[in-house]
Amino acid sequence: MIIKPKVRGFICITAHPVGCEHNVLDQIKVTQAAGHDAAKGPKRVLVIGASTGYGLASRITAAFGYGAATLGVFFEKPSSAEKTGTAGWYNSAAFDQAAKQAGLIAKSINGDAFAHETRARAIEIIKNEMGGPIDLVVYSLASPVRKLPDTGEVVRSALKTIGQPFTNTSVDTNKDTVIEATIEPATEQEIKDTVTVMGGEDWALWIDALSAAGVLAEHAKTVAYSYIGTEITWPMYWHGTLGQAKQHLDNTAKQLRSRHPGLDAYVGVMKSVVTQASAAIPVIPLYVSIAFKIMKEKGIHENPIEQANRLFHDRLYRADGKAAPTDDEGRLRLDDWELRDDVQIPCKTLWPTVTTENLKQITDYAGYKHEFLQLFGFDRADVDYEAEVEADRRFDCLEG
Ligand SMILES: NC(=O)c1ccc[n+]([C@@H]2O[C@H](COP(=O)([O-])OP(=O)(O)OC[C@H]3O[C@@H](n4cnc5c(N)ncnc54)[C@H](O)[C@@H]3O)[C@@H](O)[C@H]2O)c1
Repeated sequence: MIIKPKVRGFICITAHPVGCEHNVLDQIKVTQAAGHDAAKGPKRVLVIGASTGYGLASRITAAFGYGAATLGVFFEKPSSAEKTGTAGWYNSAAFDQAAKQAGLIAKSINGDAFAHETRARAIEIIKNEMGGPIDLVVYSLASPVRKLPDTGEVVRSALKTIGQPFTNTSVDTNKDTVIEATIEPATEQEIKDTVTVMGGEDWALWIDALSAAGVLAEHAKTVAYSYIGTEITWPMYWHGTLGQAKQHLDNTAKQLRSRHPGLDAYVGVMKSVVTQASAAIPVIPLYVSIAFKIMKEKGIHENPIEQANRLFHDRLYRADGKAAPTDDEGRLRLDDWELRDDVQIPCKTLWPTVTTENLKQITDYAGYKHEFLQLFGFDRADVDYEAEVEADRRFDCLEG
């Protein structure tokens, strides 16, 4: 099959297996070049949301930086001979192949991480196939919907402000034009539902279940990813519905620390990057295009793989053996470079001057578009997109 991108709104409904494989191999190379000390790192790692974005980068860092056995949980559409799979499916297939070639244990579950059954399956795999208890749990889910595990009720999140509508410059990524976007305030129910989907409840269910089953190592660590951002995006993110969910995550980390003595439970505040999840958030694509431009000029640009490598190397598994430095709330701050004044002040200055005409000159919108397509395995110079390719990729993956 010849596979071309088909972009619909903020998603691409096709993915290229060879491009995705190259993306994974690139991330492995970055990790291997980072010079991690395998003896200091995790041995057995569970990554929830392991197939794309920050979760995939964390899995690659654990496996190829530290030689860890990994169990990845994700929710992806498998490929068939007639239809492409999702990018996360192809990424996971490529990861599985590379890990096995490197002699690493790699187990995967394709299923709903919010379901008790998926947790039970993961626990079985840890008991029987991981060679011991888990010493790191990375929680990296991004989902617009959660089926509650006890009742089966389906709850949806809302990407909205709280209190006031918020109008700001944004970019229409389909038309490549700068627009005014207004984001409406959420109802009380929408706020509550967003916290239910993207807050810490499910993270806690995972940790409690792993602990109760005796498959969590005594001095294990866990990190759940968060975003705070800056004044530019606060009205719609940190002060909006998603911010409420992320504050719930902060409280959950505190509860987990007190409920599980010996467990290092962290929220990891990461920088803004191009992922399938962030592409869906209004205003973020324009903010990212501006911030990337400035961070690239300063030589401090990072993608998820560089962020994950820095998280492991400089925070969670420090060479000096010291505890990870945190902010006052106990969070790990990997957004430190993005929040520097010499990044944020130029961002604020540039923001009001962006128009459709100068979008590509004064921001890194071209870089944003490239990275978006690359998420799905497209727009890579080293892949022949005119060539026939086998769309179906199979690997050792338990279907949940
Ligand atoms: N993208 C950013 O700019 C950014 C910045 C800071 C923090 N974060 C946070 O990082 C985390 C991961 O986001 P991302 O941007 O890497 O997203 P992503 O869309 O790339 O990845 C989401 C992952 O969750 C999995 N998933 C979704 N629903 C699932 C379900 N029901 N069961 C099992 N797996 C499921 C997907 O398969 C995928 O592996 C989120 O908490 C997000 O808020 C993202």
